[in-house]
Amino acid sequence: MANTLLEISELKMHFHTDKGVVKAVDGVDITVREGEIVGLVGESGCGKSVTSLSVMGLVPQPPGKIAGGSIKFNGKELTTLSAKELQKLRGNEMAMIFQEPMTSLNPVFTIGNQMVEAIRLHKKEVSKQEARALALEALKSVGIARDGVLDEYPHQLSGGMRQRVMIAMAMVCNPKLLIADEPTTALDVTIQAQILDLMRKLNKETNTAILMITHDLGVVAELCERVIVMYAGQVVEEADVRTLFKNPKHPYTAGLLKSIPQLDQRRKRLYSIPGNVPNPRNMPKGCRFAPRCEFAMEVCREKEPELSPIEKNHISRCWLHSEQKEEADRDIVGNTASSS
Ligand SMILES: Nc1ncnc2c1ncn2[C@@H]1O[C@H](COP(=O)(O)OP(=O)(O)OP(=O)(O)O)[C@@H](O)[C@H]1O
Repeated sequence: MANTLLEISELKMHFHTDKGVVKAVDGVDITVREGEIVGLVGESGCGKSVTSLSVMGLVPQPPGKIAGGSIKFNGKELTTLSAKELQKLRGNEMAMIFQEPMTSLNPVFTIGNQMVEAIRLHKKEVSKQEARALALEALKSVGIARDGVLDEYPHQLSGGMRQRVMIAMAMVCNPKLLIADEPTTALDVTIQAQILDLMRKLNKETNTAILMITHDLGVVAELCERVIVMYAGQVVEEADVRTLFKNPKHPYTAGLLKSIPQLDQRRKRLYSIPGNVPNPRNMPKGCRFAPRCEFAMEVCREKEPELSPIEKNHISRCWLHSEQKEEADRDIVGNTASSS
């Protein structure tokens, strides 16, 4: 098995706002091994982006604050690194691409200008001319071989091409880890498939590990080997992709899978998980999913379940499958008896 590249343990990233503390990431464990493609899924607001931005050191602090835990990358603890040290890591050893490339590309500079600058920021010894050659080579590797593209401005490219440029910029320093935050969400399906193909190809050729953040389980099935499901700032299930699709154990994961449209169910109404993600300033007592869960029991409303093993390489945070349930039930009965 490949070596561990990224190890997030018990990470808590909280935001201190006028209206209270937002526990955006609340005790998250994520491991990514060298060369692995891992999917991070969950509904909007569950903390996927804040988790990945924490790894990159891009959460503004304040209002953000690491309230606990650690992020180890390639053996280095990131939570205690200075802004300068983190900047050195970003681009060199880890890179990130986002949903909308236009937010990362500067509209008033040409693609060539921006790529040359990015390359020279990380490879100080490289001349402008060499950087231009490296940029062209990187663009070719992502399928852009058009003459003169270096002299074009971002608005002259299509959305798919802009995302390819961002991938080329991210890959040019040969990072060990690429974090991709919804990179295909804004693209139409055929372009989406091409970008996923491209990411798979780059992963194979360069052994760059990919943490793919998405709300789209189709993307996970297409690209990832392992998948981590987040809900309300926590990991609720993790397994290899095949197992998770075949045998989801957490009712939230099962709900997400049920929400995928099926061709043979065209006339039926599309399933959606009832209710909404809880307010992160005011999490429910017990299991955070309990208010939306059709299987919720008394223990679920009283005590928070821990992540526990289901089978090899499969864990879930649910009382339905926890070996500690009987003990928790006894505690609740004991507490009720002693308070009455
Ligand atoms: N700067 C901030 N100040 C306060 N709260 C924040 C800040 N940034 C994020 N949050 C909150 O943290 C929670 C998690 O947000 P995050 O963006 O990580 O979710 P997500 O799962 O990536 O959702 P999406 O798919 O919509 O991006 C949300 O409730 C969000 O409102």
